[in-house]
Parts: sequence; C-alpha cells; structure tokens
Amino acid sequence: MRSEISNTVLKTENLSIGYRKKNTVNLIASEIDIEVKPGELVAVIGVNGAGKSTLLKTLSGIIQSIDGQVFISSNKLSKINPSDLAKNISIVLTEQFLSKNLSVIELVALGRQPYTNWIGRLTKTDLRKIKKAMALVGIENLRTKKCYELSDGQMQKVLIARAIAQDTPLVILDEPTTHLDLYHKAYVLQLLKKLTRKTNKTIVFASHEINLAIQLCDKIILMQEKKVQFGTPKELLDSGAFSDLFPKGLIKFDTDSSSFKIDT
Ligand SMILES: Nc1ncnc2c1ncn2[C@@H]1O[C@H](COP(=O)(O)OP(=O)(O)OP(=O)(O)O)[C@@H](O)[C@H]1O
Repeated sequence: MRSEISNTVLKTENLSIGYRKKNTVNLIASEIDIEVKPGELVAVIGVNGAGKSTLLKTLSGIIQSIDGQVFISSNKLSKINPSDLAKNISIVLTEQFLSKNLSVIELVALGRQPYTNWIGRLTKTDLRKIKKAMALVGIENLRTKKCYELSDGQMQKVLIARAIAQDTPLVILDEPTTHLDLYHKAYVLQLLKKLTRKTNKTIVFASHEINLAIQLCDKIILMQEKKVQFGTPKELLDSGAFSDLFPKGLIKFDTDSSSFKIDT
C-alpha cells in the first residue's frame, strides 16, 4: 500500500463527502477515487452546488469525510496533526477573512506562519521564500501597497503568492478566478500552470472556467449529481463526460472545438 502511493501527493479511496447534522447525513458525492502526482494542475469542475467547495474542504481536512479515505503524500489525512498539515497543504478559500489593512508583503509573509517561532519572527529563509514567491507570481512591484488598494486580480495574485510562500507540496484554491475578466481568468490559470511547472507543486482548484480548464489542466475532477469522474481532459473528452454536464437546451458541448457553445 505505501509504495503504491509514495509518488502521489493526493489520493482518495472510495471517498464520500457531505455534511453531518445530528443523526442525519447530507451526502453530496460518493465513490470519489482520484490520484494526483507532483507538479500536476487539477481543476474541479461542476455546476453550482455540485460539491466543489465541499470536496476541497474535505481534501484539506477542514470538514470530515462521510466515508472512505484521503491520503496526503503517503499519510492518512485523519492521522496528520494540524501543524504538519500546514506544512503539506496551503489553502486559498473564497471569501476568506483577511485584514485588508495589511501590506502585500505582510500578507504574503503570513504564508510562513507554520514555520515561524511563537513571536512570529521571520528568519532569512522565511524572507527568501517570501521574496521568491512574490517574484514567481510577479507582484514585486506591489510589495508595499495596502491590500485594500488592490484590484480583484491583483489580490488573487497576492493570495496565490502567500500559498506559494507557505511552500507546501499541495496548494488548494477555491474559485481563484471569481470576479475576474476573461483576460485575467486566463492569466491566473496560466499562472497556476506555470507555477506547477516551475515549482513541481501540485495545484488543485475549483473553477467554472471549463473551457480554460480543458486547455490548461493535466487532470480534471468532474462533479455531477452523485457521480464524480476523474481523468485527463482528453480521457474525459473521449468518454463524452462533458456532454451531459448542463441541462439540455441553452448550451451544448461542441466536440470539434472541445468547448461549450450557445445551442442555437
Ligand atoms: N455547511 C454546510 N452544511 C450543510 N450543507 C452545505 C454546507 N455547505 C454547503 N452545503 C450544501 O452542499 C452542496 C454543495 O455545496 P458546495 O458549496 O460544495 O458546491 P459548489 O459546487 O462549490 O457550488 P458553487 O459553484 O455554487 O460554489 C449544496 O447543496 C450546499 O447547499
């Protein structure tokens, strides 16, 4: 079992996700079997309410699974203590509470929290990693700006830099392109791809940008009602997985261009 998953950053076995309330279970999705390697860019795709955020929260240990297992590297997620978990997974959630009074460099520096001592003093290594993360994301020119002065696109880049500064093998982002225009959606997803290639980190993100995800990602987790498919974009295209993603009538999957179009 161990050698099988040693080159795997993230793996699930027969995972069921959902919410427990008293004695009832609200099951959102089940039979989720994924296996993600170092340096892969993975999109979680699905309609509103399909369970993308629930899956990301389960994979990062924020909520408990209903059944099955999550492995981070070769370890069971349920057995990893919080301080080790923060050295393995960095998380960027939507609508995360943040002090926008912080400067950009202060916010990126928060990524080093799992490594700093109790007074939070940054070492030379911390400073080097903060600088490197800002350079990789291309935000050195913003370093002294206050976060409330940033556009949504700039803020998204700062949050990505904070996750990179945390220097974990796995980065999880929930809808990193929300509120961005088409150019910046493509820019941010291209940036994530570049980061996987330059750092060999694995990035898993939820997105509604299906057309971009098909073009850019190594793997896709496609969430539909009570059915989750996982594979390369080509595998999912070849199996016709995208064709019944949305209700029929308004948009349809065009197999020639491998993208969704208005059904005229
Ligand atoms: N804290 C919670 N307790 C109970 N049910 C929840 C909770 N959070 C979400 N849900 C339910 O779980 C289902 C999946 O929600 P989730 O937010 O994971 O979907 P999503 O695919 O991320 O949606 P969107 O694209 O709209 O962000 C929904 O039916 C939602 O109502």
